[in-house]
Amino acid sequence: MSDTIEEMPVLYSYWRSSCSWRVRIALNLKEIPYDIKAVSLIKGGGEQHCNEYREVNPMEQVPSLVIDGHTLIESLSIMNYLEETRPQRPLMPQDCYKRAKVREICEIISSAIQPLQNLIVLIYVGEEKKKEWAQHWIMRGFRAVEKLLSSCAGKYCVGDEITLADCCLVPQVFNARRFHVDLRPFPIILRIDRELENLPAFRAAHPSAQPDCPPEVAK
Ligand SMILES: O=C(O)/C=C\C(=O)CC(=O)CC(=O)O
Repeated sequence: MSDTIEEMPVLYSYWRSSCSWRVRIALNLKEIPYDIKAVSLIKGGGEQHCNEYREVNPMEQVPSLVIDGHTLIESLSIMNYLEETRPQRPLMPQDCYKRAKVREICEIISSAIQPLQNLIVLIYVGEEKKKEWAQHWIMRGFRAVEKLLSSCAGKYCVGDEITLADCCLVPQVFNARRFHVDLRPFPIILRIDRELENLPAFRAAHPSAQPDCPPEVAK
């Protein structure tokens, strides 16, 4: 019997956080079992700001992943760690140009779109302006993503294999709908979202399937 006890990875996650969701998809695709520790971004002004969680994640955000005896933060960095340490079910193409395309899409979503709809940003922008603000930045980013997809998409974002770009796309489409963005100008994004949404790894990662999803939303 082995004397090393493999600890189950722990994902600090919030059901509706698109960044937590990306990592949940990647973990599911790679069939890595994990426990979830829910961090409510709203309860009591946000559990992510408490002293205990700040020790886990100095950015006071989700997700964080405890794995292999390490604590990792920042969703793309976490997904890259998973890709490098768990080669099963690769989420990056072999081809360097295709890898660049995957990174472009991930980066547009993770740095030019999503951070602008983070709760802290929306609170700063204010209740009155937040919907228009979110729509503006999502549409700006989606115009670029749609253009890239017109030359690199196959069945999925880059070719016919699921990549990290797909892990980023699906939660961002959900957020776009949440902010009532008109998605008709983005037919390729919509088609790929439809391809992906019913795959088991994506379904299991969906906010409505999370342990901390409010029952009235989970249905
Ligand atoms: O309203 C809430 O329930 C609080 C926070 C979130 O959903 C998270 C975000 O809106 C940002 C994001 O992950 O894209």
